[in-house]
Amino acid sequence: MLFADICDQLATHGYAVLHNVFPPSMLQQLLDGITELAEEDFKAAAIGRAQDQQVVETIRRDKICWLNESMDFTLDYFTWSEQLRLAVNRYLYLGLFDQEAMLAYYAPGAFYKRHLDAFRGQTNRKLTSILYLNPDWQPSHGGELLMYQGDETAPFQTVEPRSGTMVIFLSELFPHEVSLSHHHRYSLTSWYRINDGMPGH
Ligand SMILES: O=C(O)CCC(=O)C(=O)O
Ligand SMILES: [Fe+2]
Repeated sequence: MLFADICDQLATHGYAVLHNVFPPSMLQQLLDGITELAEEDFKAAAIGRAQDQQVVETIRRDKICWLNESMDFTLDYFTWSEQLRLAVNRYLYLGLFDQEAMLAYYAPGAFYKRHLDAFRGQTNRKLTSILYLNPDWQPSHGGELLMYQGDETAPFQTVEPRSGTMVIFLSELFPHEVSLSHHHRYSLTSWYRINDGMPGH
């Protein structure tokens, strides 16, 4: 799919669910990289911002590892996501100036309760993308991403975390959750940020 098509979907719906936009070689590179990471590269994910951060196991149980371009296996991913950032800026004028990228590992029994990635006016996260990296995913593994509109209790989208599926959405618009995962589950999330000029973000 072309970046212009992705931008069209974002402009119309505020989100896009993409299948198989990445070459298998790129997914393999990421999977190989993940297997190289050691357990101590991951830390328990926290909620809240800056000094208010805390680990709350009733809300989220994933473990995370921040990614950067000095990790060789991320190169193609960062090349692709940089193209996405530039396309979104060109077509949607979002003014995204960089991204932060994080690998999340959900062990069997892990989940992440309903939340927003960004609260209007309180953060510089504008766009979220999540790429799934689970080649042997089966429906019985659970761990779906459930996406909601506003306060609605029923999800309008249920996304299976299969390798190569990517979800992109405007961070302030869609509450979402990760349902209980019964299997090892990996996702690579990028948050694309605007420069709001406020320190400490
Ligand atoms: O892994 C996923 O499907 C989503 C994770 C998530 O919502 C987050 O880390 O903010
Ligand atoms: Fe999230």
